Amino acid sequence: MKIALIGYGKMGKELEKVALSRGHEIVCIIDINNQDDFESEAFRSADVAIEFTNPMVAYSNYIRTFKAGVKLVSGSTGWMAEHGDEIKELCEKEGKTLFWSSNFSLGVAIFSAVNKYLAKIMNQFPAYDVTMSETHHIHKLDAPSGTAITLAEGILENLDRKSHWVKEEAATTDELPIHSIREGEVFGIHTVRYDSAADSISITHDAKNRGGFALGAILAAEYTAGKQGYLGMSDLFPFLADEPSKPSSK
Ligand SMILES: NC(=O)C1=CN([C@@H]2O[C@H](COP(=O)(O)OP(=O)(O)OC[C@H]3O[C@@H](n4cnc5c(N)ncnc54)[C@H](OP(=O)(O)O)[C@@H]3O)[C@@H](O)[C@H]2O)C=CC1
Ligand SMILES: O=C(O)C1=N[C@H](C(=O)O)C[C@H](O)C1
Repeated sequence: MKIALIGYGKMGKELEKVALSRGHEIVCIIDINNQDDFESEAFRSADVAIEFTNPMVAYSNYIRTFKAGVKLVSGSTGWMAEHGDEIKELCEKEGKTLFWSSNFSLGVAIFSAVNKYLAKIMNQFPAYDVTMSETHHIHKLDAPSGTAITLAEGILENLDRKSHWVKEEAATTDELPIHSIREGEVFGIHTVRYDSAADSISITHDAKNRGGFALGAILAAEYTAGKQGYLGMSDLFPFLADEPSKPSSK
C-alpha cells in the first residue's frame, strides 16, 4: 500500500518503521517545511495518508487532505472540541474519509471496553466514586489527553451518577475529575479508579513505547484503504463492543 505521512515527529518516525516492516511504501512525507506537497502527485498517489501533528494544525491538514482526494488516518488530539462536528459531517455527508482515534494502541482498545463495562457494573454499587488520571511526557501540548477524554466519555455513557468530566477537582458529585500529570518522557499512562470507604479498584494502561500506537495506526490505514466515512476503533474491532453479559438494573 502507498502511504503518505503528515507530521514527521516522534510518531511520524515510528509509523515509518512499522509501515516499512509491513511491506508498505512511503510515497510522501509532509512536515512543517514542505506544505506545498499537499498538491503534489506523490501525495495524491497515496492510498492513505496518516497524520500525527498537533492540536493547532490537524484540522487544516484534514481539509487539505480531503481536497487532494486522499483517505486519512489521524491520531492528533486536542482538535475535536472545536472542529469535530464539521469533520464528521464532511465524512458522513460529503464522501470524505477519516479514521480517527485518540489512542491507536490495541491495549487501549481492550482497556476502553473493560472501562465501559466496569462503569455499567458500578451503577449497582453507589458506594464507589470514580476518578481518572493520565501521565504523559513534558512535551505534550494538550490536557487532559485525548485518550482520557475518550475514556471519560465511555464512563459518562454508562455510569448514571456522572454527568460530565472536569479538569482536576470535582466540585459536585456528578462531576468526573481527570487529573493530568506531565513528567519526563512518559509515553502515556491512563488510570481509572473507583474508591469506596472499604477498598479501591483501579484499571491502568501503561504504554511501554510508541510502537503500539504506530502498529494500531498502520492496521487502521490498511482497513481504511477500502472504506469510506468517519471511522474509529469500534469499526476495526467491532467484537470489543460485545459484553460478556449485561448486568441487570433490577
Ligand atoms: N492517537 C494516538 O494513538 C496517539 C496520538 N498522539 C498525538 O499525535 C500528535 C503528534 O504526536 P508526536 O508525534 O508525539 O508529536 P511531535 O511533536 O513529536 O510531532 C509532530 C510533528 O508535526 C510537525 N508539524 C507541525 N506543524 C505541522 C504541519 N502544519 N504539517 C505537518 N507537520 C507539522 C512538527 O514539526 P515541528 O516540530 O517543526 O513543529 C513535528 O515534527 C499529538 O497530538 C499527540 O497527542 C501521539 C501518540 C499516539
Ligand atoms: O501525546 C502523546 O504522546 C499521546 N497522545 C495521545 C493522547 O492524547 O491520548 C495518545 C497517547 O496517550 C500518547
